Amino acid sequence: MPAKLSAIDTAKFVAAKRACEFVEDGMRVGLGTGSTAAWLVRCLGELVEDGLKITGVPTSIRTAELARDVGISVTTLDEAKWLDLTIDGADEYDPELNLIKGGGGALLQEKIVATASDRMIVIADRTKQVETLGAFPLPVEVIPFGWQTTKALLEETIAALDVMGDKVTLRMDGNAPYITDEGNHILDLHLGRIGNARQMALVLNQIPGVVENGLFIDICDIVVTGNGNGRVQVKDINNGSSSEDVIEFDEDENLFADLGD
Ligand SMILES: O=C[C@H](O)[C@H](O)[C@H](O)COP(=O)(O)O
Repeated sequence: MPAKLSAIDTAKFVAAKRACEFVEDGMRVGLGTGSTAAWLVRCLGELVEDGLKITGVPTSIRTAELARDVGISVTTLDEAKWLDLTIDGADEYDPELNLIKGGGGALLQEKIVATASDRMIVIADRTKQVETLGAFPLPVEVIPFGWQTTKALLEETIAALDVMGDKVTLRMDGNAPYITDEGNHILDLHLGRIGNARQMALVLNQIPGVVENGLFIDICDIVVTGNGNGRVQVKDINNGSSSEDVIEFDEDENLFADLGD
């Protein structure tokens, strides 16, 4: 008998379940990465089992494996070419729905996939909502060659920008540097507060060795925020609308609880 969901998992689950309402038969859907996106993939898997026909474009090896496990037909972005919708988690979102992503190391594929979609929907629990981005360390994907030089250049660059902190750390996986699905490293920028996220996103990508940064500016259209009590808020930045629902779910849906991420 699976354990009852924690409040945080309930929040992620109801956000994912609400976001599934945007998915229609025949859509090509970008599938995000991370613990919240994993709920989405499981929920979509249930709908596929009930007859929904979609093609998923995963943003990581992990998501591709989970999507296949739950019966979603997956393809590559190059095959799909353009997507109707991408649904993904985030590490932070601000009132303009600008994001920090990449806490799980998948920012590069996530940004490419989201940018190749008509709409991007972020699913999140309330802890991801911030007034100003930057408390969550900003991930920057860099190529392994000369990464220490890239780190020094990043330190120099951020010192000249409107931020609170300036520490840059190499993300580790045990005793070795973390390796992304694209074979790169991640440098995490501990900025505290990013005064001008738009400027930062542009400037970081000018540094040789930087492949991409985790700031998603003007990419996200809708945020679905879940709460531990089953309530969800849907905010659409394009039409300024905001609505609230309660997601009813059967305790039996806790069948997902032991899947983890
Ligand atoms: O690289 C990972 C992604 O950007 C995730 O979507 C992000 O880190 C949020 O992950 P989670 O839903 O596990 O908090």
